[in-house]
Amino acid sequence: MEGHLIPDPTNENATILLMGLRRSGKSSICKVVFHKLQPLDTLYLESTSKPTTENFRSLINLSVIELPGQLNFFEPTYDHEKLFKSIGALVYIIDSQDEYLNALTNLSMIISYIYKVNPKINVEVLIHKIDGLSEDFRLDTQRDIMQRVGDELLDLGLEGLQVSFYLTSIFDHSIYEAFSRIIQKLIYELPALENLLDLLVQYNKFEKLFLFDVNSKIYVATDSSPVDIQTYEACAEFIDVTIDLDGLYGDVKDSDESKGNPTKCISRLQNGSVLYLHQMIRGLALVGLVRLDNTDQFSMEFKNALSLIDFNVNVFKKSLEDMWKNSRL
Ligand SMILES: Nc1nc2c(ncn2[C@@H]2O[C@H](COP(=O)(O)OP(=O)(O)OP(=O)(O)O)[C@@H](O)[C@H]2O)c(=O)[nH]1
Repeated sequence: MEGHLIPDPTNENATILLMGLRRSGKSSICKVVFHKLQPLDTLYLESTSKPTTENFRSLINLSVIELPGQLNFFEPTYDHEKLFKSIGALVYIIDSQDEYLNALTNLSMIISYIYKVNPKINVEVLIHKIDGLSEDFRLDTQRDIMQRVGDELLDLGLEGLQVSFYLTSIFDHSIYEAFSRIIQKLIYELPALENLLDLLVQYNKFEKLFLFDVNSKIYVATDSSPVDIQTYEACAEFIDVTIDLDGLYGDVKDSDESKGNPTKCISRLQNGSVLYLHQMIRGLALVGLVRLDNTDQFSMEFKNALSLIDFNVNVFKKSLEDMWKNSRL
């Protein structure tokens, strides 16, 4: 079970450790996000009894390690120190529909230990299963958990440690949004990517742009404007439509992109905006919403605007290829 401390430009692997009490939802999250399991089918998942590691290839290579809730990882036979030293992010899952005080005690015990061996780690807390809570109760629960964790860190003298909180459920897009933000923190090149995306937005009338991992629908980068969940949903669903239309899935998976033409797809929405998709490197696709007002899609004006976008997106793709080639030598 080896990984690397992240971000580190010389390493290609990022390791995420999923922890939480039994039945908090660790396996379900993994299966839904990375294996496309339907959320309702997680009802039949068996309890995990051994640590599991899964590897995914995306913009960065990602290892996701799940430690079962029942495991006492502080017992002497388990080499937890080596494990904790090697990870980039600890994702701790709290079942918000259950009594969570035990989970918070468990979390602070883990944090106090992990901080000693890996002080640079990102601690990410998922306040999970929020689909069962009312809107008001979600915010109250979040406030309460943040307050208690903050107090605990203060008591431990760890107030400098970065802990982020996310409200999540496998029944909506919140889990993808959370994982997108968690994984982005592990990408060393993120600021450069965001700058390039901002330039594309600026020069091509894009309203929003995402660099998506096609398999998981996690976005590994986006431009600096705020993410609106409806735009995210429209773009994520457009990937599925494109896959259905022309077998993008196979192409993207196999491609080391130099072979053949990349997949491209556009779709005009009723409000005049256009959804735009262009296949990138390493199983990624650039997907965005672009406003091309008052132009008939068969007009010369529309075609010219699209050609310009294609040209600029190809420049972006080339920059991405160069960036990855150079940084992974
Ligand atoms: N309502 C709701 N239920 C969820 C959600 N995520 C997971 N569950 C349910 O929670 C239960 C436990 O999920 P698991 O993924 O098996 O939990 P685990 O943390 O892997 O459990 P162990 O393997 O025992 O450590 C399952 O019945 C899931 O269907 C969610 O977002 N909302």
